[in-house]
Amino acid sequence: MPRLAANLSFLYQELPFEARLAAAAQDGFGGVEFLSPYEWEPGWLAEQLRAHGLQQVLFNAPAGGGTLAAVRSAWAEGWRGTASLPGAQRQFEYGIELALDYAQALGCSRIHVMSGAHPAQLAHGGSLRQQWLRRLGWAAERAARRHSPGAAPIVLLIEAINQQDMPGYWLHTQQQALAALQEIGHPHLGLQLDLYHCQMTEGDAQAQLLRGLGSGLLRHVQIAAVPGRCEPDAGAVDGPALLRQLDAAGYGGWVGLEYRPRSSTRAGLGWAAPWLRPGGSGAAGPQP
Ligand SMILES: O=C(O)C(=O)[C@H](O)CO
Ligand SMILES: [Mg+2]
Repeated sequence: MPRLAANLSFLYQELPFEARLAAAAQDGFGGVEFLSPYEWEPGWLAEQLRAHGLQQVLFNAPAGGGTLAAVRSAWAEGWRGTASLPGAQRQFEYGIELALDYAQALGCSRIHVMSGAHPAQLAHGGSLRQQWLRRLGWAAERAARRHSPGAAPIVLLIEAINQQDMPGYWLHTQQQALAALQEIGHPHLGLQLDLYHCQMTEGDAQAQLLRGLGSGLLRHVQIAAVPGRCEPDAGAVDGPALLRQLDAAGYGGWVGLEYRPRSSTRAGLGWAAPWLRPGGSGAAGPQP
């Protein structure tokens, strides 16, 4: 049965950050994900997660930067990952090591490594692809070296993002993602399938989900409606049907709710009720 994670960069925006964790636990989520943990001390975050019985299931490697201060301002400055950006080797390496530090401190085994956005004229360069693959391979090796006995292996994930929402974003199709993962062939790399982006770019999210499951590379799923990126209870992305499909395929991993609620987060959770813990109060315990 898939487990639902609240994406706190999208859900509970009506609350301050600390209160989002409490609300997610109360609403029956066992896990949370969010874009950037780097605004907070890892020890403080770990304590918050523990206090609310929540698992950190995913966060992003820095969108840009090269120092902690630069990492913290990178998203607002327009950075969208560095993995394929020319001239960003230092920022990429710094970001991966920082993300691995946070993953270890938070007991989190999935990190989304964004590929970067390019001006249109660069978007199909073969040398960019080679650079992207090399950096992903290097990062996977760094993740492998951080393995500690008893902890789940840290896996770095790549996700195709639609270019309407993120113009020039390098990785935008499932084909690109799967081909890269197969070519590198590293156990510390995997696929993050965001059904919203997938439907926006390629259509037929259900077929792409089957393809992702069949690849053996699927490590995380995210979901939102098309159109609107709100609750997937109407429109082309049928949330309950897709969760049932994951269940039927034996997927026991996490599905991040990465959408902007139409009104309050809690009022929009009805569609997800069968997959949330009745009565809430957080996860029973840590799971990989
Ligand atoms: O936009 C998304 O879908 C993501 O998952 C990124 O991590 C953040 O933009
Ligand atoms: Mg996503």
